[in-house]
Amino acid sequence: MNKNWKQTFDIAEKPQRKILGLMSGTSLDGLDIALCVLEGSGRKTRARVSHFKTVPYTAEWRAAVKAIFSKRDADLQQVCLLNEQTGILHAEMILSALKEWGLQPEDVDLIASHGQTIFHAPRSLHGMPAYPNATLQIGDGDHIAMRTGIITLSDFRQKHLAAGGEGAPLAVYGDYLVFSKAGENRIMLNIGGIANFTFLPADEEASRVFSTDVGPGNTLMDQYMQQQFGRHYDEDGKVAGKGMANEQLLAALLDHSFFGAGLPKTTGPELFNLAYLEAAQLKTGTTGLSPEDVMATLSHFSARSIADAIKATGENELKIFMSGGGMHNNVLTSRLQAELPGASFFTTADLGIDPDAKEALLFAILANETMAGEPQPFSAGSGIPPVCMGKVSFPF
Ligand SMILES: Nc1ncnc2c1ncn2[C@@H]1O[C@H](COP(=O)(O)OP(=O)(O)OP(=O)(O)O)[C@@H](O)[C@H]1O
Ligand SMILES: CC(=O)N[C@H]1[C@@H]2OC[C@@H](O2)[C@@H](O)[C@@H]1O[C@H](C)C(=O)O
Repeated sequence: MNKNWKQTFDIAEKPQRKILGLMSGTSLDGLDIALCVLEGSGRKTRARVSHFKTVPYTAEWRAAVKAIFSKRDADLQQVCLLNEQTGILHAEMILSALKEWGLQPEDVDLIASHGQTIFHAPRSLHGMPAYPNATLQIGDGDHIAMRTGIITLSDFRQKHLAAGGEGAPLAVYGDYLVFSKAGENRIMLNIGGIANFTFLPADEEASRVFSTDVGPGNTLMDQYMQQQFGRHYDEDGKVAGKGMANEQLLAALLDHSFFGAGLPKTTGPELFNLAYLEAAQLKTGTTGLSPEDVMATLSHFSARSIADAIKATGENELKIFMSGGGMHNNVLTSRLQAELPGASFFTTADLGIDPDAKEALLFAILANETMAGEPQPFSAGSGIPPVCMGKVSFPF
């Protein structure tokens, strides 16, 4: 047997695996690296994050990715170059994180790499019935495996598409295995560039579980902050906090077929971008609003769209566990709490998982399932195909 397969087989049989989960999200802020310790698989999975850091991207890399990110007329050569360069960059970031933690590549069993989404095109967004749901992540896993010497699983979303899904959200697979609790209706709410949540019913019935994107988390606020203030994001919601939400603009922002469509659904900055905001401002004659008022309106927009989707679960007694960068924005979270007076709010830290590490942990869980688990029995119409995901890259 080839040595790579033997090693893979041995890792699959281990009672405990150390998996380095990597997530680079739509905010393009940095690479989240979480060293996760996983025991068991399926509903018997026990997961903890032993080391975590976000390695910030350089302004140059961010600018290069932004030039192609969610753009229909992107330069194909740049896409091709960045696919390789991002893989190399992620490998280097991993090696320096391991060094900082006093660890060697041999201390890690596997890498689980999400890569960088550069375009997300479910049918609901591209609108062409002859084409399938599609999504594209760059940062090739072979570079990561060869440079680190660690077996790498990557490109998780393609299997989900192949099985009829939209390629996202994948959070449901990890949330159900690790955070479901009998007797509690839980919402696992991640407020990243795009906001999404998983509903975990109190009866833990897999057929009732679902996961969905709900609209912009931070992406519109971030894009507007970058355009108006040259800052990556509105730290602690300070700018939005100084403004007043405009009801006409808010109503126009909420007036899109995406919000009326049934759950589950996915989206991205391909829809929620500055052109979307400008169209709503033109429609309502609000182009003269102060940047602070626009930010306050965008903050309400994110809160309202998240709250409306959560209300659509029809459950009253909900425990909401937040994660993602948006949970640090007090203006946004206060608004959300005002929109959902019946719910109680927590973060995944209350469940022992650093909220900033949660998505990186998800990919470690997905890799763990591919190595040692079996597909879960989600219901046929839930948009959650019963699949194991990820492609394998060997170090030699
Ligand atoms: N202190 C803070 N105050 C306000 N906003 C913050 C703060 N810290 C982080 N954020 C927001 O969180 C964003 C990053 O969130 P996160 O890393 O969860 O997104 P992501 O993983 O890139 O997105 P996605 O989950 O959609 O792929 C920042 O761009 C910013 O908008
Ligand atoms: C295509 C893509 O990268 N989607 C991301 C994005 O960021 C948040 C939201 O949109 C979610 O659908 C997904 O990521 C998480 C990790 C998921 O698949 O669950």
